[in-house]
Amino acid sequence: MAPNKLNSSGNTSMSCSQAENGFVNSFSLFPEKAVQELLQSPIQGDDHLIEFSEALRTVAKALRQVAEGKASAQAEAAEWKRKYELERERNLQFEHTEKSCQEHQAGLEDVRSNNLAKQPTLCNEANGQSERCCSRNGICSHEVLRDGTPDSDSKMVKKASFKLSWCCKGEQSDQFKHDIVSFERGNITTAERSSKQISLKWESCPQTVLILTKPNSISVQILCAEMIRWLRQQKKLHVYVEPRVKVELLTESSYFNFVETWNDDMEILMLHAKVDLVITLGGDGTVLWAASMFKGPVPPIVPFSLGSLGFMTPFYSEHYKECLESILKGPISITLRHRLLCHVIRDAAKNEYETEEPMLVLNEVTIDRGISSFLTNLECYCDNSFVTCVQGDGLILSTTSGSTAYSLAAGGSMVHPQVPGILFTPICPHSLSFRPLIFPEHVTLRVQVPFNSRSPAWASFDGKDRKQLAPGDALVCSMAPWPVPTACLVDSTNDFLRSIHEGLHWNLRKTQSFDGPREA
Ligand SMILES: NC(=O)c1ccc[n+]([C@@H]2O[C@H](COP(=O)([O-])OP(=O)(O)OC[C@H]3O[C@@H](n4cnc5c(N)ncnc54)[C@H](O)[C@@H]3O)[C@@H](O)[C@H]2O)c1
Ligand SMILES: Nc1ncnc2c1ncn2[C@@H]1O[C@H](COP(=O)(O)OP(=O)(O)OP(=O)(O)O)[C@@H](O)[C@H]1O
Repeated sequence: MAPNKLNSSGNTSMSCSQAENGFVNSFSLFPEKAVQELLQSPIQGDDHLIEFSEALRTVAKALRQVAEGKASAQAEAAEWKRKYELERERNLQFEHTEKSCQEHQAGLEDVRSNNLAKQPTLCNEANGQSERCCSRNGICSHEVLRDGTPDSDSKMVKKASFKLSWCCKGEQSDQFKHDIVSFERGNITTAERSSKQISLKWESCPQTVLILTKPNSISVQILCAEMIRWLRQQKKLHVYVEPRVKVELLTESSYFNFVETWNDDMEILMLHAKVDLVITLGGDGTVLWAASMFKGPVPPIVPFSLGSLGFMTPFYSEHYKECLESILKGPISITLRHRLLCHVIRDAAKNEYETEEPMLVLNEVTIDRGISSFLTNLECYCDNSFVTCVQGDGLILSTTSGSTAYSLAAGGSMVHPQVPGILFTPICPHSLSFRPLIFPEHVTLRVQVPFNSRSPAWASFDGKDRKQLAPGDALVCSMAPWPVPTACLVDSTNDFLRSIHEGLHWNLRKTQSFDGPREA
């Protein structure tokens, strides 16, 4: 397994740590700083010296490559560790579920003949058959045993399944027909486009909704209570809210007893398996909050606008009944918003298992100077190729959804959210020639605080969770495998253009009058 392989190399390199060691602390016997000093010392025109300096250059390059290899290996190891922990957690959950199923089964043996219909086994309702399915082999996405609540009476609620299709000129093509490039008799043609409007069609009815709300807003609280009543009474849906919201609802009325919530972070990790749809009531910040709750797959999000700007919140709260009617019926046009997976790699870590939990961002990760008055000095690499050294206030690595947020304010281009790419936008670079870049989706970017940096840097994730990056630390960032599906009011393009017109007044200018000089 990769982590074991990496473990030995990681430990070896880390054991000979030296702070003053140019780029990386792995090879203290031949510090790069010394190599650099030698390179900088004047050469007297002697052939041997020139040859020697060439050799040193080669060694310096090799050292840099080793350092780069180590950072990406650490990122990979951290990812394996995360996957392992998720898997373990799932297995534990299933063991627990299976045990309760068996206990339940045993208890029900006696009454089986009297009341088979009420028997709470996990069943495959799609086939119209009752069938045990709590296997150890992995998560069964359509069947989830709900915890007993006063209202649910230990019934199972199937997670609604759906199908995604990529629409093309009024047609809908199956998601697996994805021939982007075809080759025929030595000719290369692009048969399909990679990003088309995506349509989500429910295969079974959604039954469970999670409502997330912006805190401290009376109008949001009122709408939330009204929406829950409607969802329950008219649509017979199960509703989850955050613990804070459940307390607010119960203060209002004991009617809301049926509303479900969770007790700890472990339960949040399993939410994606129970929830068919997430509704957000707030601004863009609430959509970011919703995305941050799902560390893996994310259910479709329906964002209602109750903020001031709302680039990602196309639905009007006044029309929530009509909107939700149509969403619950489907099909829904959705924007699959890519996220970035960010690993902080500490130079001081004893081994790769000490690497911190990865962070997922929907907008961007920012590496800035924090409260320091010094310029940040950030070495940037793309798939191990040197990109540049950022000297300025910092750097933003943004998704295309985030292109209209901080990156825009720092001079980055606005990019349609369905374009897969990573924006590389400097913040106030102290250079006349530093233009923002956009990288393709498949690259891994690494931002390293050099050992000779005058100050630490600070990373923040969608504007939250600031982490200090000391000299030698690095941030490794790549496209995450779990996008955020957000429902569109019309479609991805219409919603995007409307948000930049209405939100930013993009290119708003009085039209020049017809009345005036003409070209001869
Ligand atoms: N100078 C800046 O423009 C600046 C500075 C700091 C943070 N931000 C942005 O704020 C975001 C956090 O948002 P928040 O609501 O939690 O904080 P917040 O309450 O401080 O609001 C930040 C503003 O950014 C807007 N915004 C957020 N995501 C957007 C997007 N994808 N497209 C267009 N506008 C967007 C919000 O609507 C809000 O008006 C960060 O991810 C960052 O992009 C921007
Ligand atoms: N459920 C939540 N729990 C905790 N914090 C939240 C939650 N939803 C949103 N927030 C935080 O509240 C802040 C404001 O949220 P949001 O952007 O949605 O509202 P807003 O500021 O009124 O909208 P706008 O930015 O459009 O004016 C954000 O920082 C966001 O992270």
